[in-house]
Amino acid sequence: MKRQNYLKWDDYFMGVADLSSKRSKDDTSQVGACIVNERNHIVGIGYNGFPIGCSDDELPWEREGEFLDTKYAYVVHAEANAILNSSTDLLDSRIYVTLFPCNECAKLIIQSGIKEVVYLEDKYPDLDMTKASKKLFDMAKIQYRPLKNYKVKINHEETK
Ligand SMILES: O=c1[nH]c(=O)n([C@H]2C[C@H](O)[C@@H](COP(=O)(O)O)O2)cc1CO
Ligand SMILES: [Zn+2]
Repeated sequence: MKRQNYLKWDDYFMGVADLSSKRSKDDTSQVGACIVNERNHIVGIGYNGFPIGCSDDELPWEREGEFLDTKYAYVVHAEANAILNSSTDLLDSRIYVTLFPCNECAKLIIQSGIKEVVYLEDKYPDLDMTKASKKLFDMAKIQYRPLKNYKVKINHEETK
């Protein structure tokens, strides 16, 4: 008999995004992204981190203070890393992200040809960046939907 409780595609790919987020050194928001093509092949993975060659020991992970003393000046977003790490055309692919994309990532998502965004958490719905993302997605006819009942949850900190 066919096993009933197998991992569904959405949970599988969000699980990969979730796992990737655990690589993040950001103490506040660990974000993971996984891009999947129409054949359900993973074509890009990323998490939020500083650019290659830019040391975590020299750059700040602070949220507040002078712009140059905060992470916002330097961090590459998970979605941007996933897009940049991909080795193929992303036309008609979908992206699984643990956090709703900001407006800068929304621009990259649209321009790369991704057609659907599946997210776990919409942590900052009232911020202008999130409103701008939704406006761009709506205009560009990019579907976005929350993944409900995600149960995989990678708890690596509890298992150490
Ligand atoms: O779309 C996104 N993708 C992404 O990777 N991030 C990252 C950048 C930062 O390292 C962190 C956000 O930090 P904070 O929640 O402290 O503002 O999440 C943030 C967003 C939007 O919030
Ligand atoms: Zn972003």
